[in-house]
This record gives sequence, structure tokens and C-alpha cells, in this order.
Amino acid sequence: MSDHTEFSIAAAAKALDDMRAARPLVQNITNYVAMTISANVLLAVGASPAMVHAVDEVEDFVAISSALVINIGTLSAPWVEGMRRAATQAVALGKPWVLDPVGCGATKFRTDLAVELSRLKPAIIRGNASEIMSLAGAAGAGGKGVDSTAASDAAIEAGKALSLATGAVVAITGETDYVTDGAIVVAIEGGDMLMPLSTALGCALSATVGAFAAVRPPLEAAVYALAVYAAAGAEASTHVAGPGHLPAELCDALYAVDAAMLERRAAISVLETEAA
Ligand SMILES: Nc1ncnc2c1ncn2[C@@H]1O[C@H](COP(=O)(O)OP(=O)(O)OP(=O)(O)O)[C@@H](O)[C@H]1O
Ligand SMILES: Cc1ncsc1CCO
Ligand SMILES: [Mg+2]
Repeated sequence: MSDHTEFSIAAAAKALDDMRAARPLVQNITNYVAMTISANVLLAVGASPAMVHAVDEVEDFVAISSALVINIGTLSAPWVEGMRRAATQAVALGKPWVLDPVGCGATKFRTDLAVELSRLKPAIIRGNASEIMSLAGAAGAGGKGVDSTAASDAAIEAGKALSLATGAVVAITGETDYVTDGAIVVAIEGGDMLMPLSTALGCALSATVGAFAAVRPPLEAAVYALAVYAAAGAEASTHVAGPGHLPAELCDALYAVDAAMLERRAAISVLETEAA
């Protein structure tokens, strides 16, 4: 029996403790919309963020970071070159990097870049259902700009195929989140329907996945980061009347999240195992 069938809330809490103890420096090449909330989320959960994208320094910065997150939300040509160099450097130095293929499928430029970056050995790819289906080349991806028009369960098979094609662990978010390495599929429950109504919370989740990738192998990092975020998102949503105050409440919940909150607000289940 694989260790992978032993995902648990207790192990998520231990991963969170280990991440906070390490306070990993997480380099983010992310979009203008997501920068502040991503940095605040990382600080609140216990990591150390830096938003660094200049082509002249990305490689040096990767060398001092524990993980790298590349998010293609607001692109321009010089940023693209920085993304290529940063990803290549991370792999050369054996540091995990996370790809968030924002809006993959919306334009050819964006889709081509997401495909190119997905071939540069990301440890984890995290996106919404439309983005993952598009990146996998699956039919029916849909998508409306950066928003998903597909349910996360519709992207599970595409996520498995993308994982097998790239070697990355793939995380698909939505009402239920799914994480796969091409064989195992883990489901994470939690969060709240208000979350997609507040921009860039998915981007900030990808940053959080980067923090966990600094202290756990990719499959565990993705599952436990998503569980922590699902718990905090559900908790935060009980404190707000609508999406406006959600980012601030989410940061407070990420600061407070512990084993008890994880137990109360999130659930992890293994849907498919290697043997299935
Ligand atoms: N209907 C829902 N119910 C519960 N949680 C949800 C729901 N939709 C999204 N979430 C949660 O919101 C977070 C962000 O996921 P989402 O799929 O919205 O990302 P995204 O589309 O990439 O967001 P963005 O591009 O705005 O950053 C995840 O933690 C996810 O579990
Ligand atoms: C709204 C938006 N536009 C480009 S990136 C971004 C943040 C959510 O993905
Ligand atoms: Mg997104």
C-alpha cells in the first residue's frame, strides 16, 4: 500500500507547522492584480514573500529562494523572458517551482506561453478547471478570460493527462479541489462560494502552494496547501457579508489556522489510488 493513501488532516497540520518553522522565502513572478494579496497571504500563513520579475535579477533571486511561483496573469514580453530564465534556473538548482496558467485558453499568446512553461519541469501546476483543461488540450475547456466556466470535476481526467505529460503534480480548484500525479487523485473539500467572487484568491493559493513545496514533496505540498487554504477560506467566509472583506478575513484565518480549524473546516479524501 502506498504512503500516498495516508493523507490526513493531522499530516496537513504538521506540514503547516514545518512550513511556518522554515518561513521559506518564496519568489513570485505574478500579476499586478495578485501581487499584494499574494504577499499578504504568504506572510499571514507564515512564509516570506518577494515579488521579483526583472530579467536582470530573476536568476540570482531564485538562488536565494526556497521556491518559485510563476503566474502568467498580466503578461508583457520582458516578463516572459524573466519567467523562462527563472524556471530554468529553479530546475538547475533543484528548487521547486509552481506554475499558475492564468487565463490559459483565452488567447494564443497566453496558451502558447503556458504550454511552453509547462514543459520547463514545474513541480506543481495549479489552475481552475478551464485553465487545466485548456493546458491539457482537452475538449470543452471553456473559460471566460481568467474565470472558469467548467466545474473542477470535469477537469480530473485532463489533470491526470497533464500530469503524465509534464511530470508535474496538477491541482484543479473549484467547489471541490482535486490534486493528481497522474495516478492518485485526492479531493479537498472546504472553501466557500464567495471565494471566486474576490479576485486573485486562486493566485494567492498558488503562492501558498509554493510555500509548502519548500518543505514537502510536490504531491503532499499541493494537498496540504489546498487543505489549509480550504479551511481558512471556509472560516473567513463565516465572518463576512460578501466578497469585499474576504481577502482581509482570509489573511486573518490563515494567520490563525491550526489543527483544530483544519479538522473543523476542511476534508481530504483519496478518490483514486495507484492500484485502482
Ligand atoms: N464554489 C466554491 N466553493 C468553495 N470554494 C471555492 C469555490 N470556488 C473556488 N473555491 C476556492 O477558491 C480558491 C481559488 O480557486 P479558484 O478556482 O477560484 O481559482 P482561480 O479561478 O484561479 O482564481 P483567480 O484567477 O481569481 O486567482 C480555492 O481555494 C478554491 O477551493
Ligand atoms: C482579473 C485578472 N486579470 C488578469 S490576472 C487577474 C487576477 C485573477 O486571475
Ligand atoms: Mg487563476
